[in-house]
Amino acid sequence: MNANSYDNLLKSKSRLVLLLFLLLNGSLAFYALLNPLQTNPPYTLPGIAVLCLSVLCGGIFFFQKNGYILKLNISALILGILWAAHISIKFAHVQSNEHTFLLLNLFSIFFIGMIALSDHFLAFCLYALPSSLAALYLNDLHNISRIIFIVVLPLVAFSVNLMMGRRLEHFTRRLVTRLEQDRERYNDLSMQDPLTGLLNRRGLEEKFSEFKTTDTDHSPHFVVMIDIDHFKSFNDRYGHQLGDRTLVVISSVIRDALRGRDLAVRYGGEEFLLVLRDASETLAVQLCEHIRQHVEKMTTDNDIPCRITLSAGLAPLRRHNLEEAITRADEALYLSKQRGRNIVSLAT
Ligand SMILES: Nc1nc2c(ncn2[C@@H]2O[C@H](COP(=O)(O)OP(=O)(O)OP(=O)(O)O)[C@@H](O)[C@H]2O)c(=O)[nH]1
Repeated sequence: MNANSYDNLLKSKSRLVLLLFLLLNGSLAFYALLNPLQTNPPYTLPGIAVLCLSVLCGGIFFFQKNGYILKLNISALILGILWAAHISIKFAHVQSNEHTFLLLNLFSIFFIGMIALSDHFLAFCLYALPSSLAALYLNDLHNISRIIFIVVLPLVAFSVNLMMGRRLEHFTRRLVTRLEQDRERYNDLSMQDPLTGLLNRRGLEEKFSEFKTTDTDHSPHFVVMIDIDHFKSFNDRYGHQLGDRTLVVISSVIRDALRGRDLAVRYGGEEFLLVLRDASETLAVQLCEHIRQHVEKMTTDNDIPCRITLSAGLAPLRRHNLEEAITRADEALYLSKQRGRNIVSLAT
Protein backbone atom coordinates (compact mmCIF):
# COMPACT_ATOMS: atom_id res chain seq x y z
CA MET A 1 0.00 0.00 0.00
CA ASN A 2 1.37 3.45 -0.91
CA ALA A 3 0.14 6.93 -1.80
CA ASN A 4 -0.43 5.72 -5.35
CA SER A 5 -2.58 2.78 -4.40
CA TYR A 6 -4.54 5.08 -2.05
CA ASP A 7 -5.23 7.37 -5.02
CA ASN A 8 -6.30 4.33 -7.05
CA LEU A 9 -8.67 3.35 -4.25
CA LEU A 10 -10.26 6.82 -4.33
CA LYS A 11 -10.50 6.59 -8.11
CA SER A 12 -12.28 3.25 -8.00
CA LYS A 13 -14.62 4.69 -5.36
CA SER A 14 -15.54 7.55 -7.75
CA ARG A 15 -16.16 4.99 -10.49
CA LEU A 16 -18.52 3.02 -8.25
CA VAL A 17 -20.34 6.21 -7.22
CA LEU A 18 -20.87 7.13 -10.88
CA LEU A 19 -22.19 3.67 -11.77
CA LEU A 20 -24.41 3.54 -8.66
CA PHE A 21 -25.82 6.97 -9.47
CA LEU A 22 -26.71 5.90 -13.02
CA LEU A 23 -28.17 2.61 -11.78
CA LEU A 24 -30.42 4.37 -9.25
CA ASN A 25 -31.63 6.88 -11.85
CA GLY A 26 -32.25 4.14 -14.41
CA SER A 27 -34.15 2.10 -11.82
CA LEU A 28 -36.28 5.06 -10.74
CA ALA A 29 -37.10 5.90 -14.37
CA PHE A 30 -37.94 2.25 -15.07
CA TYR A 31 -40.14 2.03 -11.99
CA ALA A 32 -41.86 5.29 -12.94
CA LEU A 33 -42.68 3.74 -16.33
CA LEU A 34 -44.07 0.55 -14.83
CA ASN A 35 -45.88 2.13 -11.95
CA PRO A 36 -46.43 5.85 -12.63
CA LEU A 37 -47.42 8.14 -9.74
CA GLN A 38 -49.86 9.85 -12.01
CA THR A 39 -51.17 7.81 -14.93
CA ASN A 40 -52.04 10.57 -17.37
CA PRO A 41 -49.69 10.61 -19.28
CA PRO A 42 -48.22 7.28 -18.12
CA TYR A 43 -44.74 8.26 -19.31
CA THR A 44 -42.87 11.35 -20.49
CA LEU A 45 -40.10 11.86 -23.01
CA PRO A 46 -37.62 13.16 -20.34
CA GLY A 47 -38.48 10.10 -18.17
CA ILE A 48 -37.64 7.77 -21.06
CA ALA A 49 -34.50 9.83 -21.75
CA VAL A 50 -33.39 9.32 -18.13
CA LEU A 51 -33.76 5.55 -18.52
CA CYS A 52 -31.95 5.38 -21.88
CA LEU A 53 -29.19 7.76 -20.80
CA SER A 54 -28.57 5.89 -17.54
CA VAL A 55 -28.31 2.53 -19.30
CA LEU A 56 -26.19 3.89 -22.16
CA CYS A 57 -23.79 5.93 -19.98
CA GLY A 58 -23.56 3.12 -17.42
CA GLY A 59 -22.49 0.75 -20.20
CA ILE A 60 -19.93 3.19 -21.64
CA PHE A 61 -18.48 4.44 -18.33
CA PHE A 62 -18.13 0.89 -17.03
CA PHE A 63 -15.25 0.36 -19.47
CA GLN A 64 -13.62 3.79 -19.13
CA LYS A 65 -10.70 4.41 -16.84
CA ASN A 66 -10.55 8.16 -16.08
CA GLY A 67 -12.44 11.40 -15.47
CA TYR A 68 -15.14 9.94 -13.22
CA ILE A 69 -15.76 13.13 -11.25
CA LEU A 70 -16.29 15.24 -14.38
CA LYS A 71 -18.60 12.58 -15.82
CA LEU A 72 -20.49 12.43 -12.53
CA ASN A 73 -21.05 16.22 -12.48
CA ILE A 74 -22.18 16.33 -16.10
CA SER A 75 -24.49 13.30 -15.66
CA ALA A 76 -25.92 14.85 -12.48
CA LEU A 77 -26.72 18.10 -14.27
CA ILE A 78 -28.30 16.42 -17.33
CA LEU A 79 -30.34 13.92 -15.29
CA GLY A 80 -31.36 16.66 -12.83
CA ILE A 81 -32.72 18.78 -15.72
CA LEU A 82 -34.49 15.76 -17.27
CA TRP A 83 -36.16 14.92 -13.95
CA ALA A 84 -37.26 18.55 -13.55
CA ALA A 85 -38.77 18.42 -17.07
CA HIS A 86 -40.45 15.08 -16.26
CA ILE A 87 -41.99 16.50 -13.07
CA SER A 88 -43.18 19.66 -14.87
CA ILE A 89 -44.86 17.70 -17.71
CA LYS A 90 -46.61 15.35 -15.32
CA PHE A 91 -47.61 18.16 -12.96
CA ALA A 92 -49.54 19.85 -15.77
CA HIS A 93 -51.94 16.87 -15.77
CA VAL A 94 -52.27 16.35 -12.03
CA GLN A 95 -55.86 16.77 -10.94
CA SER A 96 -55.62 16.41 -7.18
CA ASN A 97 -52.94 16.12 -4.47
CA GLU A 98 -50.52 18.29 -6.45
CA HIS A 99 -48.48 18.98 -3.33
CA THR A 100 -48.09 15.31 -2.51
CA PHE A 101 -47.11 14.60 -6.11
CA LEU A 102 -44.38 17.24 -5.99
CA LEU A 103 -43.11 16.24 -2.56
CA LEU A 104 -42.95 12.55 -3.49
CA ASN A 105 -41.00 13.32 -6.66
CA LEU A 106 -38.64 15.66 -4.84
CA PHE A 107 -38.19 13.07 -2.13
CA SER A 108 -37.14 10.45 -4.75
CA ILE A 109 -34.60 12.83 -6.27
CA PHE A 110 -33.11 13.73 -2.88
CA PHE A 111 -33.11 10.10 -1.82
CA ILE A 112 -30.96 9.12 -4.83
CA GLY A 113 -28.75 12.17 -4.28
CA MET A 114 -28.17 11.33 -0.62
CA ILE A 115 -27.37 7.69 -1.31
CA ALA A 116 -25.12 8.07 -4.34
CA LEU A 117 -23.70 11.59 -4.06
CA SER A 118 -23.09 11.94 -0.33
CA ASP A 119 -19.38 12.68 -0.94
CA HIS A 120 -19.94 14.87 -4.01
CA PHE A 121 -21.48 18.15 -3.01
CA LEU A 122 -21.29 19.80 -6.44
CA ALA A 123 -22.86 16.82 -8.22
CA PHE A 124 -25.59 16.71 -5.57
CA CYS A 125 -26.43 20.40 -6.11
CA LEU A 126 -26.39 20.04 -9.91
CA TYR A 127 -28.71 17.06 -9.61
CA ALA A 128 -31.17 18.33 -7.00
CA LEU A 129 -31.36 22.02 -7.90
CA PRO A 130 -33.40 21.79 -11.19
CA SER A 131 -36.17 19.68 -9.57
CA SER A 132 -36.21 21.86 -6.43
CA LEU A 133 -36.57 25.04 -8.49
CA ALA A 134 -39.21 23.39 -10.70
CA ALA A 135 -41.14 22.25 -7.61
CA LEU A 136 -41.01 25.75 -6.08
CA TYR A 137 -42.15 27.32 -9.35
CA LEU A 138 -44.93 24.78 -10.03
CA ASN A 139 -46.23 25.01 -6.50
CA ASP A 140 -46.56 28.80 -6.71
CA LEU A 141 -44.45 28.88 -3.54
CA HIS A 142 -47.42 27.41 -1.60
CA ASN A 143 -45.58 24.61 0.06
CA ILE A 144 -42.36 26.55 0.31
CA SER A 145 -41.64 25.64 3.95
CA ARG A 146 -41.91 21.88 3.24
CA ILE A 147 -39.87 22.11 0.08
CA ILE A 148 -37.20 24.18 1.78
CA PHE A 149 -37.17 21.65 4.62
CA ILE A 150 -36.60 18.82 2.12
CA VAL A 151 -33.82 20.83 0.45
CA VAL A 152 -32.08 22.33 3.47
CA LEU A 153 -31.97 19.26 5.69
CA PRO A 154 -29.89 17.18 3.24
CA LEU A 155 -27.65 20.18 2.58
CA VAL A 156 -26.83 20.54 6.28
CA ALA A 157 -26.22 16.79 6.59
CA PHE A 158 -24.12 17.03 3.47
CA SER A 159 -21.89 19.79 4.76
CA VAL A 160 -21.21 17.94 8.03
CA ASN A 161 -20.58 14.67 6.20
CA LEU A 162 -18.32 16.38 3.69
CA MET A 163 -16.30 18.11 6.42
CA MET A 164 -15.78 14.83 8.26
CA GLY A 165 -14.96 13.01 5.02
CA ARG A 166 -12.35 15.63 4.05
CA ARG A 167 -10.69 15.45 7.48
CA LEU A 168 -10.64 11.68 7.32
CA GLU A 169 -9.20 11.72 3.80
CA HIS A 170 -6.53 14.26 4.80
CA PHE A 171 -5.61 12.18 7.83
CA THR A 172 -5.50 8.92 5.83
CA ARG A 173 -3.37 10.49 3.11
CA ARG A 174 -0.88 11.81 5.66
CA LEU A 175 -0.84 8.44 7.40
CA VAL A 176 -0.20 6.58 4.13
CA THR A 177 2.63 8.98 3.18
CA ARG A 178 4.18 8.67 6.65
CA LEU A 179 3.95 4.87 6.58
CA GLU A 180 5.52 4.83 3.14
CA GLN A 181 8.41 7.04 4.34
CA ASP A 182 8.92 4.85 7.42
CA ARG A 183 8.88 1.73 5.28
CA GLU A 184 11.56 3.19 3.01
CA ARG A 185 13.64 4.27 6.02
CA TYR A 186 13.43 0.83 7.66
CA ASN A 187 14.14 -0.81 4.34
CA ASP A 188 17.29 1.33 3.96
CA LEU A 189 18.31 0.61 7.54
CA SER A 190 17.83 -3.12 7.08
CA MET A 191 20.21 -2.99 4.10
CA GLN A 192 22.91 -1.07 5.99
CA ASP A 193 25.68 -2.21 8.25
CA PRO A 194 25.16 -0.18 11.45
CA LEU A 195 28.87 0.26 12.25
CA THR A 196 30.25 1.38 8.88
CA GLY A 197 27.12 2.57 7.05
CA LEU A 198 28.08 0.41 4.05
CA LEU A 199 25.63 -2.09 2.57
CA ASN A 200 25.25 -5.42 4.36
CA ARG A 201 24.68 -8.73 2.54
CA ARG A 202 20.93 -8.13 2.29
CA GLY A 203 21.67 -4.71 0.81
CA LEU A 204 24.02 -6.33 -1.68
CA GLU A 205 21.32 -8.78 -2.78
CA GLU A 206 18.76 -6.01 -3.18
CA LYS A 207 21.03 -3.55 -5.00
CA PHE A 208 22.56 -6.22 -7.16
CA SER A 209 19.18 -7.50 -8.33
CA GLU A 210 18.22 -3.89 -9.20
CA PHE A 211 21.50 -3.54 -11.07
CA LYS A 212 20.90 -6.80 -12.96
CA THR A 213 17.52 -5.67 -14.22
CA THR A 214 18.68 -2.19 -15.26
CA ASP A 215 22.03 -3.16 -16.73
CA THR A 216 21.56 -3.04 -20.49
CA ASP A 217 25.06 -2.42 -21.77
CA HIS A 218 27.82 -4.98 -21.90
CA SER A 219 30.68 -2.99 -20.35
CA PRO A 220 32.89 -4.99 -18.00
CA HIS A 221 32.20 -5.02 -14.26
CA PHE A 222 34.54 -6.14 -11.47
CA VAL A 223 34.08 -7.69 -8.04
CA VAL A 224 36.69 -6.92 -5.38
CA MET A 225 37.25 -8.67 -2.04
CA ILE A 226 39.21 -6.65 0.54
CA ASP A 227 40.47 -8.00 3.86
CA ILE A 228 42.35 -6.13 6.61
CA ASP A 229 45.73 -7.72 7.34
CA HIS A 230 46.44 -9.18 10.79
CA PHE A 231 43.33 -7.62 12.22
CA LYS A 232 43.18 -10.19 15.00
CA SER A 233 46.58 -9.05 16.33
CA PHE A 234 45.46 -5.41 15.97
CA ASN A 235 42.36 -6.12 18.06
CA ASP A 236 44.36 -8.08 20.61
CA ARG A 237 46.88 -5.31 20.94
CA TYR A 238 44.75 -2.16 20.79
CA GLY A 239 41.35 -3.45 21.80
CA HIS A 240 38.06 -4.00 20.03
CA GLN A 241 36.96 -0.38 20.30
CA LEU A 242 39.91 0.88 18.31
CA GLY A 243 39.35 -2.05 15.94
CA ASP A 244 35.81 -0.76 15.35
CA ARG A 245 37.10 2.76 14.76
CA THR A 246 39.60 1.40 12.21
CA LEU A 247 36.79 -0.39 10.38
CA VAL A 248 34.85 2.89 10.20
CA VAL A 249 37.86 4.84 8.88
CA ILE A 250 38.69 2.20 6.26
CA SER A 251 35.03 2.14 5.19
CA SER A 252 35.07 5.87 4.60
CA VAL A 253 38.29 5.55 2.56
CA ILE A 254 36.54 2.93 0.42
CA ARG A 255 33.38 5.02 0.09
CA ASP A 256 35.37 8.11 -0.97
CA ALA A 257 37.34 6.16 -3.56
CA LEU A 258 34.29 4.67 -5.31
CA ARG A 259 32.08 6.24 -7.91
CA GLY A 260 28.33 6.72 -7.42
CA ARG A 261 27.41 3.67 -9.46
CA ASP A 262 29.65 1.24 -7.51
CA LEU A 263 28.53 -0.86 -4.55
CA ALA A 264 30.48 -1.14 -1.29
CA VAL A 265 29.49 -3.90 1.13
CA ARG A 266 30.73 -4.93 4.56
CA TYR A 267 30.78 -8.59 3.63
CA GLY A 268 32.15 -10.07 6.85
CA GLY A 269 33.79 -8.85 10.08
CA GLU A 270 36.88 -7.22 8.51
CA GLU A 271 36.07 -8.11 4.93
CA PHE A 272 34.65 -5.78 2.29
CA LEU A 273 33.17 -6.53 -1.09
CA LEU A 274 33.02 -4.01 -3.93
CA VAL A 275 31.13 -4.18 -7.20
CA LEU A 276 32.74 -1.83 -9.70
CA ARG A 277 30.29 -1.12 -12.51
CA ASP A 278 31.34 -0.25 -16.05
CA ALA A 279 35.01 -0.40 -15.10
CA SER A 280 37.88 -1.52 -17.28
CA GLU A 281 40.49 -3.82 -15.77
CA THR A 282 42.96 -0.92 -15.52
CA LEU A 283 40.46 1.29 -13.74
CA ALA A 284 39.44 -1.50 -11.35
CA VAL A 285 43.08 -2.19 -10.40
CA GLN A 286 43.75 1.55 -10.03
CA LEU A 287 40.78 1.96 -7.69
CA CYS A 288 41.95 -0.96 -5.51
CA GLU A 289 45.51 0.35 -5.46
CA HIS A 290 44.26 3.78 -4.49
CA ILE A 291 42.37 2.32 -1.51
CA ARG A 292 45.29 0.10 -0.48
CA GLN A 293 47.81 2.96 -0.59
CA HIS A 294 45.49 5.36 1.18
CA VAL A 295 44.97 2.91 4.07
CA GLU A 296 48.68 2.15 4.21
CA LYS A 297 49.44 5.88 4.55
CA MET A 298 46.89 6.42 7.28
CA THR A 299 48.55 7.96 10.32
CA THR A 300 47.62 9.09 13.76
CA ASP A 301 45.56 11.83 12.08
CA ASN A 302 42.92 9.16 11.81
CA ASP A 303 43.44 8.03 15.43
CA ILE A 304 44.94 4.76 14.14
CA PRO A 305 47.93 4.04 16.42
CA CYS A 306 49.99 2.00 13.96
CA ARG A 307 50.36 1.26 10.29
CA ILE A 308 47.53 -0.88 9.02
CA THR A 309 47.29 -2.56 5.65
CA LEU A 310 44.84 -4.48 3.60
CA SER A 311 44.94 -7.04 0.83
CA ALA A 312 42.59 -7.23 -2.13
CA GLY A 313 41.62 -9.65 -4.87
CA LEU A 314 39.57 -8.76 -7.91
CA ALA A 315 37.81 -10.71 -10.61
CA PRO A 316 35.64 -9.76 -13.58
CA LEU A 317 31.89 -10.15 -13.18
CA ARG A 318 30.63 -12.20 -16.08
CA ARG A 319 26.98 -12.71 -17.11
CA HIS A 320 25.91 -11.20 -13.77
CA ASN A 321 27.13 -14.34 -12.03
CA LEU A 322 27.98 -12.74 -8.69
CA GLU A 323 28.71 -15.99 -6.86
CA GLU A 324 31.27 -17.09 -9.39
CA ALA A 325 32.96 -13.64 -9.36
CA ILE A 326 33.08 -13.63 -5.54
CA THR A 327 34.71 -17.07 -5.49
CA ARG A 328 37.32 -15.94 -7.98
CA ALA A 329 37.96 -12.63 -6.20
CA ASP A 330 38.31 -14.59 -2.95
CA GLU A 331 40.93 -16.81 -4.59
CA ALA A 332 42.80 -13.71 -5.77
CA LEU A 333 42.60 -12.29 -2.24
CA TYR A 334 44.04 -15.53 -0.86
CA LEU A 335 46.87 -15.11 -3.37
CA SER A 336 47.56 -11.58 -2.07
CA LYS A 337 47.72 -12.94 1.49
CA GLN A 338 50.07 -15.70 0.40
CA ARG A 339 52.32 -13.24 -1.41
CA GLY A 340 52.89 -11.36 1.84
CA ARG A 341 49.77 -9.14 2.21
CA ASN A 342 49.29 -5.41 1.42
CA ILE A 343 48.90 -6.41 -2.23
CA VAL A 344 46.18 -6.23 -4.90
CA SER A 345 45.89 -9.36 -7.08
CA LEU A 346 43.82 -9.96 -10.17
CA ALA A 347 42.18 -13.35 -10.64
CA THR A 348 43.93 -15.35 -13.29
N1 LIG B 1 36.99 -4.66 16.30
C1 LIG B 1 36.34 -5.51 15.52
N2 LIG B 1 36.93 -6.65 15.14
C2 LIG B 1 36.28 -7.49 14.35
C3 LIG B 1 34.99 -7.22 13.89
N3 LIG B 1 34.59 -8.24 13.09
C4 LIG B 1 35.60 -9.12 13.08
N4 LIG B 1 36.63 -8.67 13.81
C5 LIG B 1 37.89 -9.31 14.08
O1 LIG B 1 38.62 -9.49 12.91
C6 LIG B 1 39.55 -10.52 13.18
C7 LIG B 1 39.74 -11.36 11.94
O2 LIG B 1 40.81 -12.20 12.18
P1 LIG B 1 41.29 -13.32 11.19
O3 LIG B 1 40.15 -13.79 10.35
O4 LIG B 1 42.00 -14.36 11.99
O5 LIG B 1 42.27 -12.62 10.21
P2 LIG B 1 43.45 -11.60 10.44
O6 LIG B 1 43.90 -11.56 11.83
O7 LIG B 1 42.98 -10.30 9.88
O8 LIG B 1 44.55 -12.21 9.55
P3 LIG B 1 44.64 -12.22 8.00
O9 LIG B 1 43.31 -12.01 7.43
O10 LIG B 1 45.17 -13.59 7.65
O11 LIG B 1 45.60 -11.17 7.63
C8 LIG B 1 39.01 -11.32 14.36
O12 LIG B 1 39.84 -11.14 15.48
C9 LIG B 1 37.68 -10.69 14.63
O13 LIG B 1 37.37 -10.61 16.02
C10 LIG B 1 34.36 -6.00 14.32
O14 LIG B 1 33.25 -5.67 13.96
N5 LIG B 1 35.10 -5.18 15.11
